[in-house]
Amino acid sequence: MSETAIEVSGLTKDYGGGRGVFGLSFAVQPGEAFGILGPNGAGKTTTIRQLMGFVRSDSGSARIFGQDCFAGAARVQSQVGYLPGELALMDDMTGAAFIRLMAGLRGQKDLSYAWQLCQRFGLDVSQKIRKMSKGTKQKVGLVCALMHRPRLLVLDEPTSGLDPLMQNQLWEILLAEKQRGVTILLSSHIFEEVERLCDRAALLRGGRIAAVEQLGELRAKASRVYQLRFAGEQEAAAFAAAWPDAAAKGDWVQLRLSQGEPVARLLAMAAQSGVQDLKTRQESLEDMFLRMYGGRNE
Ligand SMILES: Nc1ncnc2c1ncn2[C@@H]1O[C@H](COP(=O)(O)OP(=O)(O)OP(=O)(O)O)[C@@H](O)[C@H]1O
Repeated sequence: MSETAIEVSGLTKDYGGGRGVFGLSFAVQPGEAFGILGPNGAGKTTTIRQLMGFVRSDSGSARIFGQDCFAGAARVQSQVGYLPGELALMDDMTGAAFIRLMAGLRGQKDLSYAWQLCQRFGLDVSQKIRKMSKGTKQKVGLVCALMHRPRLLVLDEPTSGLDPLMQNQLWEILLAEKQRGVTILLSSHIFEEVERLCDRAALLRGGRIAAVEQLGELRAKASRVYQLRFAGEQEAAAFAAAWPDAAAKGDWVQLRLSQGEPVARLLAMAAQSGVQDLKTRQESLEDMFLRMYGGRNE
């Protein structure tokens, strides 16, 4: 069996006052795409910085391809394509000079793929970094993370600053990398983007892992959400009181039917109560995480 790509065990970095990350454990297998989800301040960047060997953990361990992330930081960094959450680029350089510098540091001579990536991102590399927008700098960071075709990508909020068109471009590139067998770990606070790429995701909250879920399995368990509009607030409240776990808001009622629960009874009862409008949608991944593991800021 091939070695585990990332292995984190009891990882703790305590910044005091409840800030940091505490007792994190998870493993990412080769070829897997793993998401770290969580609101601002949940500890995503702190986790990733320990994986890259920039921050020394207080306790626990982190290994990448069997190598300790702190003791073997140089070796780990040489094997990983890393996009930091906060990019520190050389302001006086052009994009092209910076990309050449980063390639040189890795001993990478063939830059043809780097220039291809620049084209795909519509990146003007002749511009000085100082004059670049946040999104354009992000593209430089992404090219640097991807250009040597590493077997592991560690990306901290990769779509940050990118417009929707460029976000799509990035997802296409990442999906292709995944298909080539590249292992991907990415952090995000946006559920939809994690869902698009990742096989599994950890939900981080207050520096702790609240859940690790197989996204395919979770998706298969998704309920349907129904929203029904009644003639007035009173009618809505009466309907909500009669249906288990339904919530009324104004003249609307919202409820959920699990898979396999018959819709006929709901429709019959709604018709009897004079329903005026009906909307329905599949429960999103975010809805499911929040339903199962509580609100965003708990
Ligand atoms: N060097 C540091 N010194 C003190 N506290 C820190 C340090 N780095 C991070 N923290 C604190 O640790 C907590 C986790 O921060 P972290 O940046 O890892 O969160 P995040 O999930 O990446 O959030 P965001 O989405 O806002 O980037 C926060 O409360 C933050 O203020």
